[in-house]
Amino acid sequence: ARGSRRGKMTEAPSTTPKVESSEENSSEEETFKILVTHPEVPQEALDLMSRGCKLIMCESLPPNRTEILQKAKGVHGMFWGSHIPLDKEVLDVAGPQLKSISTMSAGIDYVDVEELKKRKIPLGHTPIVLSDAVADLAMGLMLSAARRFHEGRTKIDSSTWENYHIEWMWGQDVRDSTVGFFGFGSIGQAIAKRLKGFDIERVLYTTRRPIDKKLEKQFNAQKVEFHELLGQSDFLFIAAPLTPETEGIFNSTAFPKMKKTAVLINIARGPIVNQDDLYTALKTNQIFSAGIDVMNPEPLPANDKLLTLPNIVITPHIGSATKRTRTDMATIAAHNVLRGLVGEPMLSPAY
Ligand SMILES: O=CC(=O)O
Repeated sequence: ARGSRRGKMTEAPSTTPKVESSEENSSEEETFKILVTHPEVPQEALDLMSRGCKLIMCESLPPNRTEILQKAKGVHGMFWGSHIPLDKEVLDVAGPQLKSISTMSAGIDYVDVEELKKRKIPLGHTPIVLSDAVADLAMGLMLSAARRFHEGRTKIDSSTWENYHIEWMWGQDVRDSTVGFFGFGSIGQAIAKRLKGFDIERVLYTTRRPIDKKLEKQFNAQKVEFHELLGQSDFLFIAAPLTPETEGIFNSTAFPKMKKTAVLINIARGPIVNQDDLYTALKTNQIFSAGIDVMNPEPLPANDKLLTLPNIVITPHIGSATKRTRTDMATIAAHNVLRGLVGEPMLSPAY
Protein backbone atom coordinates (compact mmCIF):
# COMPACT_ATOMS: atom_id res chain seq x y z
CA ALA A 1 0.00 0.00 0.00
CA ARG A 2 3.06 2.28 0.00
CA GLY A 3 2.38 5.11 -2.33
CA SER A 4 -1.34 5.01 -1.85
CA ARG A 5 -2.66 8.50 -1.87
CA ARG A 6 -6.32 8.17 -1.33
CA GLY A 7 -8.83 5.57 -0.24
CA LYS A 8 -6.53 2.79 0.83
CA MET A 9 -5.45 4.62 3.93
CA THR A 10 -8.37 3.28 5.91
CA GLU A 11 -7.33 -0.36 5.78
CA ALA A 12 -7.23 -1.76 9.29
CA PRO A 13 -4.89 -4.56 10.28
CA SER A 14 -6.50 -7.94 9.72
CA THR A 15 -6.52 -8.81 13.40
CA THR A 16 -7.47 -6.77 16.44
CA PRO A 17 -4.33 -5.87 18.33
CA LYS A 18 -4.02 -7.87 21.58
CA VAL A 19 -1.05 -8.46 23.83
CA GLU A 20 -0.07 -12.12 23.94
CA SER A 21 -0.67 -13.16 27.51
CA SER A 22 -0.67 -16.53 29.22
CA GLU A 23 -3.29 -15.48 31.76
CA GLU A 24 -6.97 -15.48 30.87
CA ASN A 25 -9.03 -12.41 31.75
CA SER A 26 -6.13 -10.18 32.79
CA SER A 27 -7.76 -7.51 30.66
CA GLU A 28 -5.64 -4.54 31.84
CA GLU A 29 -2.39 -6.22 30.83
CA GLU A 30 -3.88 -7.73 27.71
CA THR A 31 -4.55 -4.41 26.04
CA PHE A 32 -1.84 -2.78 23.99
CA LYS A 33 -0.90 0.65 25.26
CA ILE A 34 -0.19 3.35 22.72
CA LEU A 35 1.52 6.57 23.71
CA VAL A 36 0.10 9.54 21.81
CA THR A 37 2.63 12.35 22.14
CA HIS A 38 0.35 15.18 21.06
CA PRO A 39 -3.01 16.20 22.56
CA GLU A 40 -4.49 17.44 19.28
CA VAL A 41 -4.21 14.34 17.13
CA PRO A 42 -7.33 14.27 14.88
CA GLN A 43 -10.19 12.31 16.39
CA GLU A 44 -10.40 9.92 13.42
CA ALA A 45 -6.96 8.57 14.29
CA LEU A 46 -7.71 8.38 18.02
CA ASP A 47 -10.95 6.49 17.33
CA LEU A 48 -9.10 3.94 15.22
CA MET A 49 -6.46 3.29 17.83
CA SER A 50 -8.76 3.27 20.83
CA ARG A 51 -10.88 0.47 19.36
CA GLY A 52 -8.54 -2.24 20.59
CA CYS A 53 -5.92 -0.35 22.53
CA LYS A 54 -5.52 1.88 25.54
CA LEU A 55 -4.30 5.34 24.64
CA ILE A 56 -1.84 7.11 26.91
CA MET A 57 -2.36 10.75 25.95
CA CYS A 58 0.18 13.50 26.44
CA GLU A 59 -1.47 16.78 27.38
CA SER A 60 1.23 19.43 27.12
CA LEU A 61 1.27 22.05 24.41
CA PRO A 62 3.73 22.61 23.00
CA PRO A 63 4.57 18.92 23.42
CA ASN A 64 6.92 18.44 26.29
CA ARG A 65 9.74 15.91 26.38
CA THR A 66 9.55 15.41 30.13
CA GLU A 67 5.88 14.46 29.93
CA ILE A 68 6.53 12.15 26.98
CA LEU A 69 9.32 10.39 28.88
CA GLN A 70 7.14 10.05 31.97
CA LYS A 71 4.33 8.45 30.00
CA ALA A 72 6.44 6.27 27.69
CA LYS A 73 7.22 3.60 30.25
CA GLY A 74 5.65 0.26 29.39
CA VAL A 75 3.88 1.27 26.17
CA HIS A 76 3.70 -1.09 23.19
CA GLY A 77 3.15 1.49 20.49
CA MET A 78 3.93 5.14 19.94
CA PHE A 79 2.03 7.63 17.85
CA TRP A 80 4.80 10.22 17.56
CA GLY A 81 2.80 13.32 16.74
CA SER A 82 5.47 15.84 17.64
CA HIS A 83 8.87 16.62 16.09
CA ILE A 84 10.65 16.08 19.41
CA PRO A 85 13.77 13.85 19.00
CA LEU A 86 12.83 10.17 19.10
CA ASP A 87 16.05 8.71 20.39
CA LYS A 88 17.70 6.04 22.52
CA GLU A 89 16.58 7.71 25.75
CA VAL A 90 12.92 7.45 24.74
CA LEU A 91 13.31 3.82 23.72
CA ASP A 92 15.17 2.92 26.92
CA VAL A 93 12.51 4.56 29.07
CA ALA A 94 9.73 2.79 27.16
CA GLY A 95 11.21 -0.67 27.63
CA PRO A 96 11.67 -3.85 25.56
CA GLN A 97 7.93 -4.49 24.98
CA LEU A 98 7.79 -1.51 22.56
CA LYS A 99 7.06 -2.89 19.11
CA SER A 100 5.58 -0.25 16.84
CA ILE A 101 6.10 3.48 16.18
CA SER A 102 4.83 5.90 13.59
CA THR A 103 5.52 9.56 13.11
CA MET A 104 2.92 11.88 11.65
CA SER A 105 5.34 13.45 9.20
CA ALA A 106 7.13 12.67 5.98
CA GLY A 107 10.54 13.75 7.26
CA ILE A 108 12.09 11.57 9.95
CA ASP A 109 15.27 13.54 10.55
CA TYR A 110 14.42 13.80 14.28
CA VAL A 111 14.31 9.99 14.64
CA ASP A 112 17.36 7.88 15.51
CA VAL A 113 16.59 5.37 12.77
CA GLU A 114 19.71 3.27 13.40
CA GLU A 115 18.75 2.79 17.04
CA LEU A 116 15.25 1.66 16.06
CA LYS A 117 16.62 -0.75 13.46
CA LYS A 118 19.04 -2.17 16.01
CA ARG A 119 16.08 -2.94 18.26
CA LYS A 120 14.04 -4.26 15.33
CA ILE A 121 11.24 -1.78 16.01
CA PRO A 122 9.31 -0.97 12.82
CA LEU A 123 8.88 2.73 12.06
CA GLY A 124 6.10 4.24 10.00
CA HIS A 125 5.87 7.77 8.63
CA THR A 126 3.45 9.63 6.34
CA PRO A 127 4.99 10.59 3.00
CA ILE A 128 3.05 10.75 -0.30
CA VAL A 129 -0.26 11.75 1.30
CA LEU A 130 1.06 15.27 1.92
CA SER A 131 2.78 15.74 -1.43
CA ASP A 132 -0.11 17.58 -3.10
CA ALA A 133 -0.55 20.02 -0.22
CA VAL A 134 3.19 20.71 -0.02
CA ALA A 135 3.40 21.11 -3.80
CA ASP A 136 0.51 23.62 -3.71
CA LEU A 137 2.40 25.67 -1.15
CA ALA A 138 5.62 25.37 -3.16
CA MET A 139 3.86 26.84 -6.20
CA GLY A 140 2.65 29.72 -4.06
CA LEU A 141 6.15 30.38 -2.78
CA MET A 142 7.60 30.17 -6.28
CA LEU A 143 5.15 32.68 -7.73
CA SER A 144 5.26 35.03 -4.78
CA ALA A 145 9.07 35.07 -4.71
CA ALA A 146 9.31 35.46 -8.50
CA ARG A 147 6.76 38.29 -8.57
CA ARG A 148 7.80 39.96 -5.31
CA PHE A 149 4.53 39.67 -3.36
CA HIS A 150 6.12 40.44 0.00
CA GLU A 151 8.06 43.44 -1.23
CA GLY A 152 4.99 44.67 -3.11
CA ARG A 153 2.96 44.66 0.09
CA THR A 154 5.62 46.70 1.88
CA LYS A 155 5.45 49.26 -0.97
CA ILE A 156 1.74 49.71 -0.29
CA ASP A 157 2.22 49.88 3.48
CA SER A 158 4.94 52.51 3.17
CA SER A 159 3.18 54.60 0.47
CA THR A 160 5.99 53.96 -1.99
CA TRP A 161 3.79 52.62 -4.78
CA GLU A 162 5.79 54.05 -7.66
CA ASN A 163 4.45 52.38 -10.74
CA TYR A 164 5.25 55.41 -12.86
CA HIS A 165 8.68 53.80 -13.23
CA ILE A 166 8.64 51.48 -16.24
CA GLU A 167 10.90 48.98 -14.48
CA TRP A 168 9.04 49.11 -11.21
CA MET A 169 8.74 45.74 -9.40
CA TRP A 170 9.85 43.68 -12.36
CA GLY A 171 10.00 40.02 -11.48
CA GLN A 172 10.93 36.74 -13.17
CA ASP A 173 8.92 34.93 -15.85
CA VAL A 174 8.06 31.31 -15.28
CA ARG A 175 7.40 30.52 -18.95
CA ASP A 176 10.35 29.12 -20.87
CA SER A 177 12.30 28.70 -17.64
CA THR A 178 14.52 25.83 -16.51
CA VAL A 179 13.24 24.40 -13.26
CA GLY A 180 15.63 22.43 -11.04
CA PHE A 181 14.77 19.97 -8.30
CA PHE A 182 17.16 19.11 -5.52
CA GLY A 183 15.39 15.85 -4.72
CA PHE A 184 12.80 14.52 -7.14
CA GLY A 185 10.63 12.22 -5.06
CA SER A 186 6.90 12.39 -4.53
CA ILE A 187 6.85 16.10 -3.60
CA GLY A 188 9.18 17.15 -6.41
CA GLN A 189 7.09 15.23 -8.90
CA ALA A 190 3.85 16.79 -7.58
CA ILE A 191 5.41 20.22 -8.16
CA ALA A 192 6.56 19.21 -11.66
CA LYS A 193 3.03 18.05 -12.42
CA ARG A 194 1.64 21.46 -11.46
CA LEU A 195 4.31 23.22 -13.53
CA LYS A 196 3.09 21.51 -16.67
CA GLY A 197 0.57 24.29 -17.13
CA PHE A 198 3.22 27.00 -16.95
CA ASP A 199 4.99 26.34 -20.27
CA ILE A 200 8.38 25.79 -18.71
CA GLU A 201 11.29 24.82 -20.94
CA ARG A 202 12.77 21.87 -19.05
CA VAL A 203 13.21 20.11 -15.76
CA LEU A 204 16.57 19.20 -14.21
CA TYR A 205 17.00 17.17 -11.05
CA THR A 206 19.41 15.54 -8.67
CA THR A 207 18.29 12.64 -6.51
CA ARG A 208 19.53 9.80 -4.32
CA ARG A 209 17.07 7.32 -5.75
CA PRO A 210 17.01 6.39 -9.42
CA ILE A 211 13.98 7.78 -11.24
CA ASP A 212 11.90 5.67 -13.58
CA LYS A 213 12.67 6.45 -17.24
CA LYS A 214 8.93 6.76 -17.84
CA LEU A 215 8.75 9.51 -15.23
CA GLU A 216 11.72 11.30 -16.78
CA LYS A 217 9.89 11.27 -20.07
CA GLN A 218 6.60 12.36 -18.51
CA PHE A 219 8.23 15.44 -16.99
CA ASN A 220 10.83 15.99 -19.70
CA ALA A 221 13.28 15.73 -16.82
CA GLN A 222 17.00 15.24 -16.95
CA LYS A 223 19.31 14.09 -14.17
CA VAL A 224 22.30 16.37 -13.71
CA GLU A 225 25.20 16.96 -11.31
CA PHE A 226 24.64 19.34 -8.41
CA HIS A 227 26.82 22.09 -9.92
CA GLU A 228 24.81 21.92 -13.16
CA LEU A 229 21.56 22.14 -11.21
CA LEU A 230 22.89 25.28 -9.52
CA GLY A 231 24.22 26.83 -12.70
CA GLN A 232 21.25 26.20 -14.98
CA SER A 233 18.11 26.51 -12.86
CA ASP A 234 15.93 29.60 -13.08
CA PHE A 235 13.77 28.19 -10.31
CA LEU A 236 15.32 25.74 -7.89
CA PHE A 237 13.14 23.68 -5.55
CA ILE A 238 14.67 21.98 -2.52
CA ALA A 239 12.58 18.83 -2.04
CA ALA A 240 14.99 16.37 -0.44
CA PRO A 241 15.23 14.94 3.06
CA LEU A 242 17.66 16.38 5.59
CA THR A 243 20.58 13.97 5.92
CA PRO A 244 24.28 14.40 6.76
CA GLU A 245 24.86 14.65 2.98
CA THR A 246 22.29 17.40 2.38
CA GLU A 247 22.86 19.48 5.52
CA GLY A 248 24.18 22.93 4.64
CA ILE A 249 24.74 22.03 0.98
CA PHE A 250 23.21 25.32 -0.15
CA ASN A 251 25.97 27.55 1.16
CA SER A 252 28.48 30.25 0.21
CA THR A 253 30.07 27.85 -2.27
CA ALA A 254 26.73 27.02 -3.92
CA PHE A 255 25.03 30.43 -4.15
CA PRO A 256 27.65 32.11 -6.37
CA LYS A 257 27.18 29.27 -8.87
CA MET A 258 23.50 30.12 -9.24
CA LYS A 259 22.07 32.61 -11.71
CA LYS A 260 21.62 36.16 -10.43
CA THR A 261 18.02 35.86 -11.63
CA ALA A 262 17.40 32.54 -9.84
CA VAL A 263 14.59 31.94 -7.37
CA LEU A 264 15.20 29.38 -4.62
CA ILE A 265 12.28 27.58 -2.96
CA ASN A 266 12.70 25.41 0.13
CA ILE A 267 9.77 23.30 1.30
CA ALA A 268 11.94 20.49 2.73
CA ARG A 269 14.04 21.21 5.81
CA GLY A 270 15.66 24.46 6.95
CA PRO A 271 19.16 23.12 7.71
CA ILE A 272 19.68 21.99 4.09
CA VAL A 273 20.37 25.69 3.55
CA ASN A 274 23.08 27.56 5.40
CA GLN A 275 20.87 30.43 6.47
CA ASP A 276 23.63 32.99 7.06
CA ASP A 277 24.87 32.31 3.54
CA LEU A 278 21.34 32.59 2.16
CA TYR A 279 21.00 35.95 3.87
CA THR A 280 24.21 37.16 2.22
CA ALA A 281 23.22 35.76 -1.17
CA LEU A 282 19.89 37.61 -1.06
CA LYS A 283 21.30 40.79 0.44
CA THR A 284 24.06 41.05 -2.18
CA ASN A 285 21.78 39.91 -5.03
CA GLN A 286 23.77 36.76 -5.80
CA ILE A 287 20.32 35.28 -6.42
CA PHE A 288 17.06 37.11 -7.17
CA SER A 289 14.82 35.88 -4.37
CA ALA A 290 13.76 32.99 -2.18
CA GLY A 291 10.53 31.46 -0.92
CA ILE A 292 10.88 29.27 2.14
CA ASP A 293 8.46 27.33 4.31
CA VAL A 294 11.22 25.81 6.43
CA MET A 295 14.05 27.47 8.28
CA ASN A 296 16.50 27.14 11.11
CA PRO A 297 15.52 27.44 13.86
CA GLU A 298 11.77 26.93 13.88
CA PRO A 299 10.02 28.96 15.10
CA LEU A 300 12.14 31.69 13.53
CA PRO A 301 12.68 34.51 16.06
CA ALA A 302 10.74 37.65 15.10
CA ASN A 303 13.99 39.65 15.07
CA ASP A 304 15.82 37.32 12.68
CA LYS A 305 17.77 39.23 10.04
CA LEU A 306 16.17 37.17 7.26
CA LEU A 307 12.91 38.99 7.98
CA THR A 308 14.51 42.33 7.14
CA LEU A 309 15.07 41.36 3.50
CA PRO A 310 12.63 42.47 0.80
CA ASN A 311 13.39 39.55 -1.51
CA ILE A 312 12.32 36.58 0.58
CA VAL A 313 8.85 35.17 1.16
CA ILE A 314 8.55 33.17 4.36
CA THR A 315 5.75 30.94 5.61
CA PRO A 316 5.83 29.19 9.02
CA HIS A 317 6.26 25.50 8.04
CA ILE A 318 2.70 24.99 6.86
CA GLY A 319 3.31 22.71 3.86
CA SER A 320 0.94 19.98 5.03
CA ALA A 321 -1.35 22.23 7.07
CA THR A 322 -4.78 21.55 5.59
CA LYS A 323 -7.59 19.74 7.36
CA ARG A 324 -7.77 16.90 4.90
CA THR A 325 -4.03 16.35 4.63
CA ARG A 326 -3.34 16.44 8.35
CA THR A 327 -6.30 14.17 9.04
CA ASP A 328 -5.10 11.69 6.42
CA MET A 329 -1.59 11.82 7.85
CA ALA A 330 -2.94 11.04 11.32
CA THR A 331 -5.09 8.20 10.02
CA ILE A 332 -2.19 6.62 8.17
CA ALA A 333 0.06 7.00 11.20
CA ALA A 334 -2.59 5.29 13.35
CA HIS A 335 -2.80 2.38 10.90
CA ASN A 336 0.97 2.16 10.86
CA VAL A 337 1.06 1.81 14.64
CA LEU A 338 -1.77 -0.74 14.73
CA ARG A 339 -0.24 -2.85 11.99
CA GLY A 340 3.16 -2.78 13.67
CA LEU A 341 1.57 -4.01 16.90
CA VAL A 342 0.22 -7.15 15.22
CA GLY A 343 3.36 -7.70 13.16
CA GLU A 344 1.80 -6.73 9.83
CA PRO A 345 3.57 -4.52 7.28
CA MET A 346 2.86 -0.84 7.89
CA LEU A 347 0.96 1.23 5.31
CA SER A 348 3.97 3.47 4.87
CA PRO A 349 7.07 1.99 6.47
CA ALA A 350 10.14 4.21 6.83
CA TYR A 351 12.45 1.22 6.14
O1 LIG B 1 7.62 18.79 7.58
C1 LIG B 1 6.72 18.03 7.58
C2 LIG B 1 6.84 16.61 7.38
O2 LIG B 1 7.96 16.10 7.33
O3 LIG B 1 5.81 15.95 7.27
